[in-house]
Amino acid sequence: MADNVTKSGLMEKCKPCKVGIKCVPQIQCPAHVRMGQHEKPQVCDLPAGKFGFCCETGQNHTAHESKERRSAFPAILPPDVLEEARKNFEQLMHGVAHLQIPVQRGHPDFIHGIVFHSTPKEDLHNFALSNNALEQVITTQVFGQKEQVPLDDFITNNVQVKFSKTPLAHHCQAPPICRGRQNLRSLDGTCNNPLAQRSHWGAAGQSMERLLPPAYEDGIWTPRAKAKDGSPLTSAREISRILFEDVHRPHHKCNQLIMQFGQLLAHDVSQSSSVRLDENGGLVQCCSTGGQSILPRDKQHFACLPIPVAENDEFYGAFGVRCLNLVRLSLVPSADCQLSYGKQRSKVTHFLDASPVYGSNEEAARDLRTFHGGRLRMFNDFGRDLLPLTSDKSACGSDEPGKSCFKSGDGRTNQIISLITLQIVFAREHNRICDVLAKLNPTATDEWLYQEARRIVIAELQHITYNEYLPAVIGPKQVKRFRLTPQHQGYSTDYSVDVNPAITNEFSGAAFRMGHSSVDGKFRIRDEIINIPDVMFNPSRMRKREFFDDMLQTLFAQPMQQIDSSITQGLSRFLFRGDSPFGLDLAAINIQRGRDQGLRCYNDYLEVMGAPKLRNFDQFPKEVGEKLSRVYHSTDDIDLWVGGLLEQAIEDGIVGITFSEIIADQFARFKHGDRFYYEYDKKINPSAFQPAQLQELRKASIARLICDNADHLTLHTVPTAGFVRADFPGNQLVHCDDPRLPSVDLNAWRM
Ligand code: HEM
Ligand SMILES: [Ca+2]
Repeated sequence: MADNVTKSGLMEKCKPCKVGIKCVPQIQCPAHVRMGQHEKPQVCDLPAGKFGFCCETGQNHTAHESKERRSAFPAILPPDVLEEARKNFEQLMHGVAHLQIPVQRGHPDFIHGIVFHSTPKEDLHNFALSNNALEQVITTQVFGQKEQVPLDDFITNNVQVKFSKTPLAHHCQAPPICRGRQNLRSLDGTCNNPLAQRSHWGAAGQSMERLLPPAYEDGIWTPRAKAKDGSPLTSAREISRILFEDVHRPHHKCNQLIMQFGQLLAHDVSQSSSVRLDENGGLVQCCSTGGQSILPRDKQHFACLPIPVAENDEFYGAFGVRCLNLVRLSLVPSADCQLSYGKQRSKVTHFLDASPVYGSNEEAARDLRTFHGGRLRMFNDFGRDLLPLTSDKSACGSDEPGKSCFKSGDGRTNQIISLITLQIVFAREHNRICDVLAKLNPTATDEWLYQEARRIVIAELQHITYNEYLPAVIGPKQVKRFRLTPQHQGYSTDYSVDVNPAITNEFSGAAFRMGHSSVDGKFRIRDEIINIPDVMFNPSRMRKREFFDDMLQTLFAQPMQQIDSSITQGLSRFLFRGDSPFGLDLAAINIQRGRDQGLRCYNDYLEVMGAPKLRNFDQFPKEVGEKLSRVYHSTDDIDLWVGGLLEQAIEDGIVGITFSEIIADQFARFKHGDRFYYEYDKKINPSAFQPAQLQELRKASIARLICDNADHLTLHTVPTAGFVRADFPGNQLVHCDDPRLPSVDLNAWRM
């Protein structure tokens, strides 16, 4: 394989950086710094056989070496560290055995819990994995205390002590072996990078990356709890209720389809999972029954990070709720077998590869196939193809008889009915392509048809994302600056074996959660007004004949809510309420999750981008600044998700500059670090499209995709710019067979 790489020119020889420029690990040199001049990043050598980037930042986030200290660390873990860590770990495990507080089915916490749902077999595996990771993290903590390791040394990966030759080494997972598996995009994302030691990059179950080192109290996993001045951080609920009101501010240009497409993308590239109580997937509960109080520390599970609610909370106060449950994310054992801070796990393939359609592992994918004509299984509802129904009782969080929920490649599909709608569109597209390909190639096998249709669907999804979605979200200038614009013709050569495609904590924990502010609390469908909590995990309306078409038209026509300091109460008070009078607060969850994931404060990310830090609340508009000063002591305490949302949208985009940079960096990883990206040629991508096929794929659009897969009962026309409100000046409503809506001509696939 190494030979192949050299021949294809994928590997660049490492050159030393120019004088005065540092060679730093990728984590300390985010893409927006690397790519300032539109150049490919220059790779350089770091000690211990690692590689880094020449980083021209001048910012203080670049690595500082602490050589003397490092050489003083013992090379092998001392037995007393191992012993103490083992004891601490066993104590934690023993402690949790007594913490069984049943979480009622149908309760919002139960539904939140099953958003991270997995099969019993997966639960068993995940539980063991998460415990292994925990034991490594505890060992790192004990080592840090005993050796008095400075906080910065762990977070900047400066402690190069390994678990080798200790029992904990068994937990380190070697990268998968890929012989004979490199020619096709795998279902679990393994074997994408051609280098053997990087074959796990971006695969399902691998850890998230970071733009900046984590902000943990102990540099390892203890969440940030104190403000810069040492006072306790304000409760995430308090910040949510004071800063994020529900104000109707429709976007002048973008529609709800862009919101819904965004959620599907989010599910394609990221799914964290929370720590479980036991190997059967039992849920951890950190509040007393009914959320009346936070459990005392000694009765709490170690992964508890509950959100306190003030007595005078104008909403939860009325129900006597003083505690919102939140369980910390599970971790992955160290990939390089080195002592390190906790690294969060993502269950799905990090790549943008339509994993919500196909699943993120072989078994899930098989379960979705018919094995005839390449097709995916569907449920035929009086002539209309819907997603197959699931027999899994907990898929919708309740045992209500007659409540049937849908199955897809992603466990979160039933979360909201508009998401199911889009998942049906993609599953139908797969089958539509299979049928056309089978007609063109009558002797083709089921396997060939499945793989070919999958490859085309992924290409269409990627093209729509980079061509239509991203320019609308981060503005065309950012798209260009990060080399994300699809070409008009020919192949792209932007692949680099050195770009890690993994999701970053900053993206999944904050920046891409900007979408939560774009959600409208109501769907207006004909004369009906539907409150969104009523269609969460409750897809029964999908069985109404015209609903699918009507929902699509609503998504086209209804404006997106502006991305700002407003969140619909459907998410901030009634999320997953089911039959309860109140639900969860997603804004508070996002803020608390950021602290769980070790995100640094907003100011640190301003600095990475080369912008000055904010020193004063007066630098915000008056009303916002006043509210901020009520919940934060200093501008250095502002949580990333909060600060990012309060920024003004950039020119021709819908998010502020900080989120646009983090999102651009992430999509740069998905493109430059994915060998199977649709625009690459045979030298990079062994299953590259032929030139004529690639040219056809460039015609894909969200409007065409929906036209090709609607029921055409009530939907006959679509706006040509599919993410733009149908009533926006210049957008044209055209009939589905209008030539202004080009189709991908599959004749290019006649073999
Ligand atoms: C339709 C309404 C939506 C609902 C009900 C919803 C709900 C949720 C929930 C419950 C979580 C898990 C929170 C946690 O425990 O940390 C979550 C995570 C997330 N959401 Fe949403 N969401 C919605 C729309 C969106 C949209 C439109 C986007 C993006 C454009 C988005 C992006 C994300 C991301 C990136 C995550 C983190 C995923 C992970 O890594 O686990 N969501 N959402
Ligand atoms: Ca994926």
